Amino acid sequence: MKIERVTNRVSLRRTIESGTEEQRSKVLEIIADVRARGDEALKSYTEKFDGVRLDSLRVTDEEIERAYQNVSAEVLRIIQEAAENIRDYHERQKRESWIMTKEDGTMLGQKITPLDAVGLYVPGGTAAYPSSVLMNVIPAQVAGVKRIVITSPPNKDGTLPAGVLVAANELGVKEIYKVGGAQAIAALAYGTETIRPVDKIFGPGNIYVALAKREVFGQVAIDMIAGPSEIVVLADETAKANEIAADLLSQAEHDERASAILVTPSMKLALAVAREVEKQLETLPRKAIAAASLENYGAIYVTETLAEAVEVVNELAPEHLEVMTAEPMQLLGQIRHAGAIFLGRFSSEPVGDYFAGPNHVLPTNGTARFSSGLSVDEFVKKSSIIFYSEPTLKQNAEKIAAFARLEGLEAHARAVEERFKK
Ligand SMILES: NC(=O)c1ccc[n+]([C@@H]2O[C@H](COP(=O)([O-])OP(=O)(O)OC[C@H]3O[C@@H](n4cnc5c(N)ncnc54)[C@H](O)[C@@H]3O)[C@@H](O)[C@H]2O)c1
Ligand SMILES: N[C@H](CO)Cc1c[nH]c[nH+]1
Ligand SMILES: [Zn+2]
Repeated sequence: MKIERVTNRVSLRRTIESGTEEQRSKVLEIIADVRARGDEALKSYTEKFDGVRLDSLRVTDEEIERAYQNVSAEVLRIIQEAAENIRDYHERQKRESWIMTKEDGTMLGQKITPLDAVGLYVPGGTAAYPSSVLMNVIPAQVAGVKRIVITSPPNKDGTLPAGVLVAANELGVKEIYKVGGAQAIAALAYGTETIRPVDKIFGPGNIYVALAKREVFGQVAIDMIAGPSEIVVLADETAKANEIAADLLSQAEHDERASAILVTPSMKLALAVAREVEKQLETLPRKAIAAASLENYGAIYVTETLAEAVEVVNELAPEHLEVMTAEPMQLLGQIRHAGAIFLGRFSSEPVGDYFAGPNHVLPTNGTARFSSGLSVDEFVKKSSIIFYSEPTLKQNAEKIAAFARLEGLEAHARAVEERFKK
């Protein structure tokens, strides 16, 4: 890994992929075709891109039963325990509707209503994560969403990954379709004969999925356009090089575009981590991906002081931050921008990816400066509640009418005055 001395601020911000002209027009064409031909278009794109002709798009009970045969009892228990932790954590985020009454009888409040229907896109390939099924479905259920739909591209034999089906079934999600890419997003947004439309689409995917999500935004809501994984480790000389190296590699193995960075005031630690990374990389099954990620987006930044290292971290605003210093808790107050903060050497990043409870769908590309990880809030909407009594409206009618006339909106003013005409 490259070691750089930094005295000034560093920026990890990357531009969000906008795709080529050809990819954009292809996505528009696919969306239009799905709107025109419905299921038939879904089946023909699945044949073209995923290499399988399906008679039926919906996953059957038999397919789910078969999936259980490919997941050991031990792994099943682990999925169940992780799900419990995730549910516990998200239950605390749940907001209740509220109403307050003023002395004059005015009632004001907020009514929290879950979305009626949401769609979760689960990407195909090696990036089909059962953990992401838990991280998206559980907050939706805690929010009270009634209809949760999953779509994912099928393998060449027409199946979906066993782990994904088992995770979904454990949570009681039964509406699962074998459709991927832009066609899946179009189906979720506009509906087909088989797939009824949803109100909001969640989940990551490749450039076709990302472009399609951007295109259907407005017809439905979307969560975010998630970028590749990122980890920043903030460490002092007390940290262990082998543990830091292992944690950096845990995110580098996700994607060639993933980013893993160490920020430290200790040159000794920097050199030791660089050596450890090379050593541990050798035996990783996904060595090629991790090596490319480290080559293009990995770095070790050495600062003069720990305080300066904290400033660099805030500038990077990473998706995941690990604090491996003598007193990690004491730095918490100074960390302003990070999607998730892992404190101390026993809070390795994968603890959060799979098990602890907080959501692993987090802001990337420096967007932790202004946004947060996925939460129950993303699955509800809030309606304001207003009740005025006759005396209260009478007392304020003139003020409201005057404000309306300031904006040149006479009908607004008269609407209020109409009630008190003699
Ligand atoms: N940020 C996260 O948390 C996270 C998690 C998991 C995966 N991911 C990302 O998801 C992506 C997974 O990509 P993937 O491709 O393996 O699966 P995918 O499910 O995103 O895309 C597969 C679909 O892409 C469509 N497609 C492929 N080639 C096409 C073409 N030439 N024209 C039109 N459509 C085409 C097909 O319909 C296919 O079904 C990766 O980019 C990965 O980084 C991100
Ligand atoms: N680290 C990923 C989000 O950046 C989430 C994940 C899923 N499985 C393993 N990791
Ligand atoms: Zn991960």
